[in-house]
Formats: sequence, C-alpha cells, structure tokens
Amino acid sequence: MERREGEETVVAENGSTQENPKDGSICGFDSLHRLLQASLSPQLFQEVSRMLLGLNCGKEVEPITLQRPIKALSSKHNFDLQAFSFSADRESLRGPRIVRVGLIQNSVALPTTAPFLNQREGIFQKLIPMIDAAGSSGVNILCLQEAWTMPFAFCTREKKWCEFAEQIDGESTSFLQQFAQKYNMVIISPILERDLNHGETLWNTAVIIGNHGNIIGKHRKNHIPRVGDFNESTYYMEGNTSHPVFETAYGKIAVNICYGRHHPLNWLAFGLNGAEIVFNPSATVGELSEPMWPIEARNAAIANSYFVGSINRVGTEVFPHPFTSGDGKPQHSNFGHFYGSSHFSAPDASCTPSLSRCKDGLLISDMDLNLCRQLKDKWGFRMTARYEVYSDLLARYMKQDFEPQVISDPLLHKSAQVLP
Ligand SMILES: NC(=O)NCCC(=O)O
Repeated sequence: MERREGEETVVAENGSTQENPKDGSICGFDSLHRLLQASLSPQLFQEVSRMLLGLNCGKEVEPITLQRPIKALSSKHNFDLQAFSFSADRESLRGPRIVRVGLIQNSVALPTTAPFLNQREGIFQKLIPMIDAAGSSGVNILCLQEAWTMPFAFCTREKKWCEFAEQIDGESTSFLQQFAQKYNMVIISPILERDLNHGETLWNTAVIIGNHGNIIGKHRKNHIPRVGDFNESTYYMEGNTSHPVFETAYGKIAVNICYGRHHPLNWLAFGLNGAEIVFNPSATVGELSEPMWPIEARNAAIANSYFVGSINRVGTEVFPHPFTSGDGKPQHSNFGHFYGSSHFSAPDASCTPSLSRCKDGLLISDMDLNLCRQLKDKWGFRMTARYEVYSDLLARYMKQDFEPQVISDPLLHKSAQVLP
C-alpha cells in the first residue's frame, strides 16, 4: 500500500495554506489499516485484521471492486473511495435483503473568513463528484456528515454562524433532492435547522430525503455536548423528536447525531423502534474522542442487532477570532483535527476498515439486512434484556426522593478496634 505524501493542507485564517504541518495522517499513512497493511507480512496482516475487524459469516468483510469511472472520479477529485460487502446466511423462507449504503466525509472548501454564501456553495460543489460517485455506484441510502453545509463553528460561541441555519426545505435540501431523484437514492442530510414556525428556534437536525426527492421527515439531535470546545448548547436546543425510525424504500433507518453515540439508551431507543441501520453523522476531534470512536458504534451495532454507519468530518478548520472554553487551555483558533475515519459496523461484531484520517472520502457497503434478525435469533439480546427491571429503576431514579440502592458493609461504620 502506498505511503501518502501528506497532501492535505490546512486552510488558515488568511486563506494561506500550511503544507502538512499536522496533516492528520499516521506517520504518512491514511489510516491504521493502511499502516498495518504496509508494515506487516500479508499473513500477519490477515491475522491482525481478523482480530481488529472481526469476521462476517466466518470470513473477512469482503472488498467490492467498483467500476473504473467511479474510481476515476475519486482520483480526479482526490477523495478516498472504499467499498465492502457484509453478507448474511441464506434463509429458507426469506430472500436476501441487500441494500447498498454510502457515507461521505469531507473537509470544508474555503477558509472560514470567506463570505458565507461562497463557503456553502464551495461545499456543495466539492460534494457533487462524491454524491455522483455514490449514485453511479448504485448506492440506495447515502448519509452526509453532521452540519455538512458549514464549518463546525460552534467552538467559537459567535452568533454570526447562525446564519448558516436553514429551514427543512431550504437550499441544501433542494440541492440534494435533485440527486435523490436522479439516483433513486435516500439521502440523509444533517444540517443546522432554523424552525420558522417556532420563533426561529435552531436545532441540529437530520433531514431524511426519500428516493423520489420527497422529504420523509426529520430527526433533531437528542444530546448536546458540553465538553471541551464543543460549545453547541450556545446555538441550538436539545431535540424534541424522540427516536424516530424512517421506513424507506430500502429499509428502516434512524439517525443518532454525533454526541448521542455516548448514550447507550439513545442507541437502544432507535433499536426498540425497529431500526435496521442507524447513522451516526459526527464532528469530533482526535484528542477528545479517537479512542472511543471505533468502540461505541460497534458496540451499539452488537447490542442492538443493527448496522451502524459512522461518519466524521475531516481536516482542521481555523476561525478568525481565538476562543477559550473554560478548560484551562490557552486561547486557540481551531478545534483540532477532525479525524475522518468513517466506517460501518455490523450486528455480528464485524466492521469495515475506516476511511482516511485526513482526506475526503466515500465509503460504500452492501449489507444484507437479514443479518439483523439472524443475530437477534442467535444472541437473544432483546429477549434477555429484562427491560422491566430497568424501566422500574429509571422510573424510581426520576423521582425527587430517589435513593441509590447501596448496601454498605456494616463493618465500614464500626470503629477500627473491633476489627481483628
Ligand atoms: N458534534 C458533537 O456533538 N461533538 C461532540 C464531541 C464528541 O462527541 O466526540
């Protein structure tokens, strides 16, 4: 596997670019997978991959070869392109239910100092070849990253970034509807939403566009971070849409937006409502969350017997005015590196390698949705879950007079001399 030459550039405040100061690569490699592939013997690499990525129906998650024009698009527009296939066992009474799913991760197109209209238009233009590549590859369901129309400016606490907010049927939805229709593709579009009917309230929302270009519905981010520079509660409210599952032409899907992935009950709720694929469009940085990234979604896929598509944006976004976030760090002008690494996890604990840590990318995977029920039958997590015990605990916990169920060692409260 080729070693990268550190092509990524950081777009600085003044629009200048710094060549590869911290390009986000791992010692010049796009991803851990590629580093291992280049560093280990083929036999060792296969063993290590099996341990890291698991097995799907007893074998490695299979790579798919895409057609040459699709690969040409990725070379021309310099985005990572990877494709895989998860299979399921053959069943006697049901045919396979194979859907092709795509995830797009991207950096912003212009410096954050450019006029907002140009910034948004720049992202639209940058995404066109990636969406075309997905559509031409026959992707049925495509998901974009969190707040994809804008830089992730919520670190700044400056209110001017609210201008990027749009109505559900705003510019970005119109932009994507044409692709949904053209490619007969469901598109999940996570945006900053402005709700005109409710006093212009802002939300962090995923719009679900159906394969005919229709708007199926929306889901608003349930859990808002209050960690590090993620000052998102300055901008929008905790979602009020609960845990909807959208029944589409290609399966039952749901969206757990970014920080919601730290909440197992959030994942559970989408599962209880019958999701077969849950997308996790995110924006998160290496220093804060990278050790959690490969674990949380994969665990959710296992525990809830569904597929998960995890997406993280890419690159370093530099803002005009330095900020602090009350965490003792000196003032700074960027969030840190958004480490990409988008990937799919399956209910049988297998997962795909991740997209690049430093480059735009399109990840495609076929998945036989029959695997969800097969894993439910195998492990019986739904049947062994003892929900009644937890619902009772939660009901009691929510009461003002709740007392934790702690049984103390009586000896703890006796004086030391009674002990032998
Ligand atoms: N966008 C967002 O919610 N980020 C929070 C940081 C994290 O969850 O890793």
